[in-house]
Amino acid sequence: MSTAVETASSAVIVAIDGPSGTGKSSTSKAVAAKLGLSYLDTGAQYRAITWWMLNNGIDVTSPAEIATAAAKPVIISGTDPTGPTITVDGEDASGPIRTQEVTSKVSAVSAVPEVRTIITELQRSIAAGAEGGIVVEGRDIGTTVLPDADIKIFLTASPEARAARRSGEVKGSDLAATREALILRDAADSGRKTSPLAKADDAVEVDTTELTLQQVIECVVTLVEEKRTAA
Ligand SMILES: Nc1ncnc2c1ncn2[C@@H]1O[C@H](COP(=O)(O)OP(=O)(O)O)[C@@H](O)[C@H]1O
Ligand SMILES: Nc1ccn([C@H]2C[C@H](O)[C@@H](COP(=O)(O)OP(=O)(O)O)O2)c(=O)n1
Repeated sequence: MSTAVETASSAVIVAIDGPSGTGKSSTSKAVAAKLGLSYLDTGAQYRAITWWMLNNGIDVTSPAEIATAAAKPVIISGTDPTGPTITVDGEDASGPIRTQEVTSKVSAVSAVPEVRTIITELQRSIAAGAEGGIVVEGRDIGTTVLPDADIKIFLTASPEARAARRSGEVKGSDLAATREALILRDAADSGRKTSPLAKADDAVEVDTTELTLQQVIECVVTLVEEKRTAA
């Protein structure tokens, strides 16, 4: 599997990785919109394939069943940062991929190597087709999907801050339970054999615990602009 992604020479590729609740999606969308770049949420693709498996009677505790079915769903991601979309077999999946059921199963499905191979190829082809450049966010973008990205950012934040942000999104959610679920998902994503959640050696780490979202966006925009000027 080739890892080289060829884009137009002026096209910048930005990889943003990190655990849940560090601000990847919010930051990536805002940075892409500000700089006129495309945007890809790779977590949404893993959620979409998980949703399809659950809807199609696949036993998601069986890596063999998941592997056999992995190539069946057709996942299409729209990359406009002001209105990203995702469909599975032509059906809008943007709502259902955010349910608690999908969230609790996505780490198991995304750990299966056959799933990663298919989704990684899809991500590389989207990045290669983004003529004006792209911000791609996920867990293994800087390490595996786009190791030649022009800029790699790894966002972190304390589990407390991440849990508070996540439970702030859902009315009446339990902070302690959110924190526990988040820590379990981090462990599964970091501990899997195939392209685990990890910081690339050449990524810039930004701890967002004490930063506002606006400060994180400005920090990343500055890093991208510095890189573009230097190129
Ligand atoms: N630096 C920050 N300070 C406060 N809230 C933030 C910050 N970054 C993101 N958020 C909020 O935290 C929640 C999770 O952010 P999100 O971008 O979805 O994270 P991720 O994609 O890493 O899971 C969102 O509601 C977002 O608005
Ligand atoms: N590049 C990626 C992106 C996400 N995943 C997996 C692991 C994550 O727990 C799930 C869901 O990712 P998503 O970014 O939607 O999760 P959060 O927004 O942080 O809750 O997908 C992955 O394995 N590789």
